[in-house]
Order: sequence, then structure tokens, then C-alpha cells
Amino acid sequence: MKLAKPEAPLIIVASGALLVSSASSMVAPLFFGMVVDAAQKSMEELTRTVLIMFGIYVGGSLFTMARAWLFTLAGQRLVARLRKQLFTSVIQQDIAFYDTNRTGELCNRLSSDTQVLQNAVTVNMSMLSRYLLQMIGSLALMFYLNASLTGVLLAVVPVVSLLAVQYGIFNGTIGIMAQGAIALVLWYGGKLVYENTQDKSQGVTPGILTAFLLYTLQVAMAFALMSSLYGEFMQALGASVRIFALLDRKPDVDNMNGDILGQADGCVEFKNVTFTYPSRPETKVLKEVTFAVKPGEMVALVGPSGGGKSTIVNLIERFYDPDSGMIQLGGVDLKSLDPQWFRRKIAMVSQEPTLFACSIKENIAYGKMATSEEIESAAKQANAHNFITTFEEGYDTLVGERGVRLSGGQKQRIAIARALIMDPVLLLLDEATSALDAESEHLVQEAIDRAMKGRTVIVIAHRLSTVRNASKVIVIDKGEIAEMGNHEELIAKGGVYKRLVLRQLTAGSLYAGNDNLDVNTDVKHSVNLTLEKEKQ
Ligand SMILES: Nc1ncnc2c1ncn2[C@@H]1O[C@H](COP(=O)(O)OP(=O)(O)OP(=O)(O)O)[C@@H](O)[C@H]1O
Repeated sequence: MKLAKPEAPLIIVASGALLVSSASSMVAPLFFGMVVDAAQKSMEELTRTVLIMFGIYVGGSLFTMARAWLFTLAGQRLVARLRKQLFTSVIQQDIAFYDTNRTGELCNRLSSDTQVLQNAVTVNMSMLSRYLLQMIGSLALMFYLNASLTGVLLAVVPVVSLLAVQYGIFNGTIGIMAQGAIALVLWYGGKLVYENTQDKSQGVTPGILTAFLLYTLQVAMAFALMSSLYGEFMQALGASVRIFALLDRKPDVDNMNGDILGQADGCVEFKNVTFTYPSRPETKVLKEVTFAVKPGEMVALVGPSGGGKSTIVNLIERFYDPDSGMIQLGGVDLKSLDPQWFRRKIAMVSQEPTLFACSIKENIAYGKMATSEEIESAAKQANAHNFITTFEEGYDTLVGERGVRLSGGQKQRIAIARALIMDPVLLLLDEATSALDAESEHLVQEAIDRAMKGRTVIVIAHRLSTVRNASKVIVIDKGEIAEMGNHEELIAKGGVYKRLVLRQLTAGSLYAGNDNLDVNTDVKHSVNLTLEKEKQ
């Protein structure tokens, strides 16, 4: 596996330690048996054997510790790199990916799936190799020492293993008691075999018998523990399939390649754009949409809720690609431009701005490395400076997760400052419909009006006053352009737009089902005048 390459030396050393520690546990029962026999001979022999056994035990333990430490180290390094690669892959994905993948699941991929994989390739793998080595080594030694006795004792291995797998008898106090009971049964069973067979003549000593019993237990235990690893390996298999699917996923909207234009002029053109959200392939959200926005123009998108206004904005940012047709920026197909480049030329202020859990300063300077002066100047233009300076920490105030420590109006003004600091050629705006108090609303509106000056603006308009100032109003209904023209022309036309305006005048809303909208009395008056003129 390419991923494990840098850890290869560590894993090789760890495997060496694994071999030595497994060998020591393989010979341990034999030496225990030798102690039993030595006890019947002389004190010196007993001392010598006990010392050798102790040496093997201490040496084996040291290698076991080294093995565990090295495998853990290799595993942690591996998982750290895997997480970095996964994170890079996650943040490179297109927006469509986030429409279908939940954040919680992605976090799981990064945290627990990688952890499961780490355990599998290091701890579980080393345990499996150790048990396997222990089992094969022990069996080989037993056969070498006495084949017929091995045959008899091995008959009990499946029973003990089954008990162990079924009831987990190797854990806790019950485990120790169960092991003791099994050892007793084996001891008497073995003794019986020993006394009633010709093995007596083959030099089976009580020590060898003890060693055999311990080996039988060891083999049974290794077998049981190996089967318990099966579940963990299956889990790791699932985790690795999910991880590698994510690592290998190529975003549909390619972020890496594309041209950089010398100058971006803010001119936007939609040519027969048809679009379906990948997460809802059965519904066409935009149908053959064609319009052009000239540099410096202010264009308002209006229409009933769900008509496709935000979708148009999403497509300009190239969060998605159209199914057919073309979107051009500065006369060039958006698909052939470098998204990282053109997104720096476009700023977006949405109804619910996304703030990050850091300071106000960092939130404003999110799109650009800016000086304190630039940050302050942007905040002043966005009517945010005054409220920021009332905070004890000023621009260093932490806004909390998603900006929870700020009011709706304050969040919007921070978002406007963030847009202004970029000095974008194209400003995409979604006017707030959320209920702001009159003071806050006025400050936000003033900031928006200021932000619009001197650049191309496409605004999803909710206020009649904005629409009236727009050089072009595009009415989007059910994914199609229903009408296009300026306010006066569209009122004169007497179509969808006029009905929307009338509804706003009667229900206080430019859109069906939304009555939070503000209509200034003077605007109402002017529209009424227009409508009356039209009647005459
Ligand atoms: N990410 C998405 N995945 C699937 N469908 C979506 C997605 N976003 C919007 N839609 C659907 O696309 C259609 C157009 O939505 P859009 O948000 O563009 O409308 P809108 O005119 O901006 O509405 P509103 O004024 O309520 O914001 C709706 O039917 C909506 O349900």
C-alpha cells in the first residue's frame, strides 16, 4: 500500500520485535515444564532453569513492549497522513457532493473510520501475526516433543476455543477461574493418558506434561482470539472502502485547471442555460435561460419562491455546471476559467451569511490578506465599525460558532464588509427578508447601497425600492424567464411582474407566502401612481 510507504522501516523493525516476542512466548511453556522437572533434580538446576525462564520472560516482555510502541507509532503516523489526504479530498469536492453527503458522516470518515483502519493495519494485524505464529510454533514444538500426546491433547482445543469465543472466558475474574478449571481438567486428563499409555517409556516427564498442558491452552487461546479479530477486520474493510472511495473521488467541477484573464469586467451572460440539481435529477430547475448583464449594470432577479433565482447565483459562482447551454464571464466560458481566480473577482452576500468561529477581523479578511486599516475601512463602509468598537475586544471579538454571538443585522454587515474588502467586479446579493428591526434594517440597507456603487451587481431583490433602481429586472418563474425589462416597462406590460407588485402592495410582499417585506410608503405611492396612470 502506497500510503504506508514512509512507515515501512518502522513496520519492519516492529515486525522483528514481534518475531522475538512471539518466539519467547512459544518457548515459555517448555521452560515452565523444565522448571517442574528441575525441581525434582537439584537446587542448582532449579535455580539455573528459573533464571533462564526469568530471562526469557523479561526479554520477551521488553520486545512485546517495543513491538506495541512501534506499531502504535507507525499507526498514528499513518492515520495522521491519511486524515490529511482525506481532508484535502473533502475540501476539494464540489457543492453537489455536499448536497448528498452529510457533514456528520464526513466527520466520521475522518475520525472513526481512519481510527478503525489504523487499528486494523497495526494493532490487529500484529495481534493476528502474533497469535498465528504462537499457534503454529507451539504446535510444531509439541509435535516435535511428542506426537501422540499432542494428538490427544489437541482434541480438546476446539472445545476450549469454542467456549472462549462463545463466553469470552479469557476476560476478567471469571476468565481466570475458567482457565484454572480447564487447566485442572487438562492436567488430570493428561495424567491419565500418561499413566495408561506407552508414553511413559518415551520419557514423558511431569515437566513435559505441564508444558503440553500450557501449550494446549495457548493454542486454544490464540485460536479463540484470532476468531474474535475477524469482526474487527470486517469493520476495517468497510471503513477502508468508504475512505478510499472518498480519497479517489474527483470533483465534477474541476478546481485546478483553467485560464486566468488579464481583466475581468463583470459582464455576465447566460445562453440557453438548462440546469438540474444532481441531487434531484427529476426536476429541471432552469429551462433555456438567456440573459446578459453589462459591466456596471444593476440587475434585479425577482419572482415567486422556488422559481430559480438563487440557482442562477449558484451557477455564476460555478458551484454547479449547467446541463446544457453556456455561462460566460467577461465573454469567456466559465468552464474554461480557473474557479479560484474568478471567485476572487466575485463577492456574494447571502441572506444568511456564513461566519466562522473566529474573530471579527478574521471573518472580514476571510477572502484576502488585508491590513488592519483595510479591514477597518471595509467595516466603516459596511456600517459595522460602530458596533464593533462597542465590543470590549473590538475587532478581536470572537463571533462564536456560525456567528451566534452576533445579531442577524450585525452578521450581515460583517458579510458586506467581507465582500467589500475584496473589491469585487461582480457583486451577488441576496437581500434580507429576515425580520430585522427598523434601525438595523436601515443600516444594512445603507451598507448594501454603498456596496453596490461602481460595480456590476446582480441582486435577488425583495424590496420594491431596489427593483425600481435596477437597470434591468428579470422575472424568474418556474425556472424560466417570464419577463425582462425595467420597472416601468414591466408595470406597463401588465404581466407577472405587475401581479407581484400588486400582491406586495396588498399583502406587503413581493412574493407569495412571504409577508415580512418592507414597502416604503413613498414607493407604494409611486407605484400606485404608475398603476393609476396606466388605468387611465
Ligand atoms: N441544493 C439543491 N438541491 C436540490 N434542489 C434544490 C437545491 N437548491 C434549490 N433546489 C430547488 O431548486 C428550485 C429553485 O430553487 P431556488 O433556491 O433557486 O429558488 P429561489 O427562486 O431562489 O427561491 P427563494 O426566493 O425562496 O429563495 C426549488 O424547487 C428548490 O427546491
